[in-house]
Amino acid sequence: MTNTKIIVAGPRGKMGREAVKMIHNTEHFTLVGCVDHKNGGLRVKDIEGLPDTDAPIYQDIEQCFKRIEADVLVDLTTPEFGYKHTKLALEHGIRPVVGTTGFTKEQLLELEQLSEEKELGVVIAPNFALGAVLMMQFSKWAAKYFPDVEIIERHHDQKLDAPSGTAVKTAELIQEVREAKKQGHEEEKETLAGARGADVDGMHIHSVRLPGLVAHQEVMFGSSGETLTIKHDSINRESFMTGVKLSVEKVMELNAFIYGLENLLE
Ligand SMILES: NC(=O)C1=CN([C@@H]2O[C@H](COP(=O)(O)OP(=O)(O)OC[C@H]3O[C@@H](n4cnc5c(N)ncnc54)[C@H](O)[C@@H]3O)[C@@H](O)[C@H]2O)C=CC1
Ligand SMILES: O=C(O)C1=N[C@H](C(=O)O)C[C@H](O)C1
Repeated sequence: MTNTKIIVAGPRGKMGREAVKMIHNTEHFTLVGCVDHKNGGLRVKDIEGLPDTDAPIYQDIEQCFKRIEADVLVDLTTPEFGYKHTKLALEHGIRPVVGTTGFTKEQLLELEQLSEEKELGVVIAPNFALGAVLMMQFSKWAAKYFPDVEIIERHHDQKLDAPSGTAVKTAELIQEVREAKKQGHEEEKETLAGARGADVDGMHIHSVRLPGLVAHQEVMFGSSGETLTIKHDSINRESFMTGVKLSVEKVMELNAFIYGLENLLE
């Protein structure tokens, strides 16, 4: 396999650290640089807990892209910066693999248009864990037969976006097979605002944030005399690395915009 040169944005984060380790341990990947909003001028090996590599750290992403020759940007930052980084990567001819969640529909559309214009592959995956991708696909299938559905996602309390990218993607997949339908009683009223969660075409999403959690989702279906629950748990962040690795490999063969890891699986 040819070697892929990778820049990671957000190397000190919970996901960024795992990604840097995975890249360091993958023979056909080379970490050529990192983008951090601190520690500019240092090397990756200078940061406690990161692998022993000389890859330089830049605070200014444009400087990084100008000075370092790279094939792929892996972005694991925040919704605000992830969007800016993805756009800049495309403008510099670098293929983005984005795990960062919380982008708006308009931002996704804009990135899709830029990817087409530049004829460069982009992978944006709300969830890189294979089990989570299956949970979303099984939920889409189930929604054909069980249109009454509630999504309950649970995450650690440091998460910035709610609902999670996975919950949004799950709702979008279900919308493809389920007609808009108000659930619950016709005259249902919230006596405390937010009690029924977010409303997507009448299906509800509930977001739980607690210390001790990693990333979990249940999609619960109800019908006459039965319920069906499809559940996925990421118990650590290694769970996401198979998907990050696959996305980096695949994005090098792509000239298209991919939203969701399911589109890369056979
Ligand atoms: N697609 C997937 O499978 C997964 C996606 N995520 C998403 O990935 C993102 C990161 O998640 P975590 O690692 O848990 O968050 P985190 O808060 O631990 O890490 C984010 C990192 O980004 C850095 N950062 C912030 N602004 C920056 C900038 N301007 N330039 C460079 N670095 C910057 C922060 O210093 C921090 O180290 C979130 O959007 C989260 O929702 C998280 C887990 C799995
Ligand atoms: O912030 C997280 O942790 C996660 N974010 C992604 C999301 O918003 O769905 C993926 C996973 O749930 C972990």
